[in-house]
Amino acid sequence: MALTLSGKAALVTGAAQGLGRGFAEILLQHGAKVALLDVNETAGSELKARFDEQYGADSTLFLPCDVSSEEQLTDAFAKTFERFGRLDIVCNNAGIGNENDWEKTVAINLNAVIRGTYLALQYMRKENRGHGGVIVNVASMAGLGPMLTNPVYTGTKHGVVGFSRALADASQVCNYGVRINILCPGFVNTDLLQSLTPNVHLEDSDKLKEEYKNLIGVLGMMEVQEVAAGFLELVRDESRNGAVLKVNKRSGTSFHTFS
Ligand SMILES: NC(=O)C1=CN([C@@H]2O[C@H](COP(=O)(O)OP(=O)(O)OC[C@H]3O[C@@H](n4cnc5c(N)ncnc54)[C@H](O)[C@@H]3O)[C@@H](O)[C@H]2O)C=CC1
Ligand SMILES: CCCCCC(=O)/C=C/C=C\C=C\C=C\[C@@H](O)[C@@H](O)CCCC(=O)O
Repeated sequence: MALTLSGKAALVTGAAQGLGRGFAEILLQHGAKVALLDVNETAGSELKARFDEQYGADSTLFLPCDVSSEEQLTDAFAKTFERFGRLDIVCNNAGIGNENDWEKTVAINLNAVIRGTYLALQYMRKENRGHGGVIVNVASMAGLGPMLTNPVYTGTKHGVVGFSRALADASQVCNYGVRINILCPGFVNTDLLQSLTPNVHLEDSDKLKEEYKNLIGVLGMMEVQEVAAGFLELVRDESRNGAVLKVNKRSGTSFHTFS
């Protein structure tokens, strides 16, 4: 059974560029309205103007938002619900890879995903007069195995996988009518990969840099659109709850199974 996106309301964090922009665009292409949340006000406003031309001004709402701020994220969800009158799809996507300011990385990559998931449940749960819905939390292949160059990032993504799978089971048992799925991409050609800085907590040996290059060589590099297709599958396939979808250049798209 495939979810019809026409008339549905979505919220995407980190939507101003990269994967979040790709997820927002594919939702718009399938008829959904999308709230674009991002800390980068310039990029977010520019993208909103571009989407206005392509999809009409009523199709998107740009909300400047630092997802690590409880007040800002809570307010952005409320403004989204007020504008669209419903909330059916949420993508907790915003993420960074700073191993030096690792507490900021945990705040954005894990804490904000937890808060964004609970906020989504609040608006979607059927016993809260919600319509049900689907939440896609963006982890990484580094959420399924270690990425030795980025141990904190790896930890946050493992946290996203574990938290989301547990909540998917709880939602099923409690009949919330909300599906929670996890997207685990490999390397994607976005600004995130350009932002990497040496890890001051590790003797950043040439060996680590070599390992990183080897991993990219093994897994390959994707473009945003290849991952956005996998995202849409997790949104639309109403049989999927607690699903972990891996997408990488080398082995394509597959659902991860846990022993
Ligand atoms: N690029 C890659 O190779 C992969 C990326 N991912 C994950 O995909 C997600 C998106 O990453 P990319 O698109 O590659 O990164 P990106 O850096 O291109 O885009 C991230 C977006 O999030 C926004 N953002 C950052 N911190 C924020 C905050 N505190 N509040 C609100 N917005 C914030 C940025 O302004 C930017 O627009 C992240 O969770 C990342 O960990 C997962 C696997 C691979
Ligand atoms: C900030 C740096 C990260 C940039 C974005 C990102 O998340 C890239 C991730 C790319 C690849 C990670 C691969 C991890 C591989 C191993 O840990 C492997 O054991 C995972 C195996 C998963 C499986 O069982 O298929």
